Amino acid sequence: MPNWELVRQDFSELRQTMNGERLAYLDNAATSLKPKSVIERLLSFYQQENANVHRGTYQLSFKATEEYEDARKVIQHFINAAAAREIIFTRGTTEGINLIASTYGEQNIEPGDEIVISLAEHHSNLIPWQQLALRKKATLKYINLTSTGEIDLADAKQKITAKTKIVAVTHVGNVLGNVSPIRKLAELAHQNGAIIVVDGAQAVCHLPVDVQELAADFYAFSGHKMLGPTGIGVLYGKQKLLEQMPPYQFGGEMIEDVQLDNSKWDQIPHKFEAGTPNIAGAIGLATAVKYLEQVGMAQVKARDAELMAYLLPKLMAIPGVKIYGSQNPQQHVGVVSFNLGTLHPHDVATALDMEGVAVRAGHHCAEPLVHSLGTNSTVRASLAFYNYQADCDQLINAIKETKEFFKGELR
Ligand SMILES: Cc1ncc(COP(=O)(O)O)c(CNc2co[nH]c2=O)c1O
Repeated sequence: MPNWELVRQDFSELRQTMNGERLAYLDNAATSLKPKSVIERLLSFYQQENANVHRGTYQLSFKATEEYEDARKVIQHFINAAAAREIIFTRGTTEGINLIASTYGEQNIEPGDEIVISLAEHHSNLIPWQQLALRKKATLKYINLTSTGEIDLADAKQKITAKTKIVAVTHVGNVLGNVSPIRKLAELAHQNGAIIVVDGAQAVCHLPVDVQELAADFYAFSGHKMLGPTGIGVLYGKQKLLEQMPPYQFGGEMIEDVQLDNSKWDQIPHKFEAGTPNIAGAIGLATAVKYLEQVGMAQVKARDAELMAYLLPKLMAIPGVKIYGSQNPQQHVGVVSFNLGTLHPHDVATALDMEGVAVRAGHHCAEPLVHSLGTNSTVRASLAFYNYQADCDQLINAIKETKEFFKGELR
């Protein structure tokens, strides 16, 4: 088991104070912190290795190209993709899902077809499908959730039919933290001739991900949520699907031959990587993956569970705290959303910030889900393996102080 105190020392951002208090960073679902190794790798690339990739005819460019393509292989092995060419570098989860909707979706959705998503989706895995359905006069259907926030498989079996062309679901929810039964949903999709798109944004930094085991046709995630830099993400796609899809964007890098009246496209993955890619971002992301592999994803998963098992009962024990979703810590991977009586979540988050505790307040870009919980917004604390029990205690104490501060208003 890693020495978690030593692990924390890799994250310099944790060593600062905020409003005179030690920083307890509990907004990891929004973006993760970056270990020293990632920051140093970005610096060394720009100091020593920076050159454009694929077209240069000099050593620096060959080296940059080798590093960029090696990063692709690192990601391939991290999620157990069958081939490196199935790894497309994007800006993040949002772009990856939009890429599928704009290519595979435009190519395959016809009037009357059905697209099935869940009520737990982040807007990035909801609006692309909603707008595609509107453009194509197709039908968008939502799989209901159980009372504890899990995907209702019985409802999924009703909603996924022979009319279904695309199923798109989150692997881990960013509001309630439930893990979706991806393999079972993939089987339902495939039995009905549909594909499954998985939003992995909140999973890749908490769980071991095996896209072949999940039977995912596409799997999208963001580097910045898994210790990597912003502006880099990954779209995994099955080779046979990627090869049949038209390009997402047009320009340099993605062509084989350009004539005056038409052009031929490069092979995958470069067909989907128009223009100069985020070279440093990809290399930084690969460094983040190597860090996670050094800690161990099984150890990360266990640490997340240990911290949530410590935090949730203490949260539930505070009179006036309403927990959304399950009351079982094992159902909360990384995140717990709550409210404090009738206080506005923004007021609560501001008060917590005064105590050095960084959490998120709002609808978390999941408005249909949050509204289905009977509220417009929540406070959300989200953990990572580099947090520790003292962060949880600081949150609990800050909530109690917030209750005391607002006691005249608290009902
Ligand atoms: C489940 C899920 N899908 C997609 C996205 C979009 O990722 P991006 O393209 O990197 O922005 C997020 C970001 N979630 C959040 C961003 O800030 N707070 C959040 O909960 C997410 O949580």
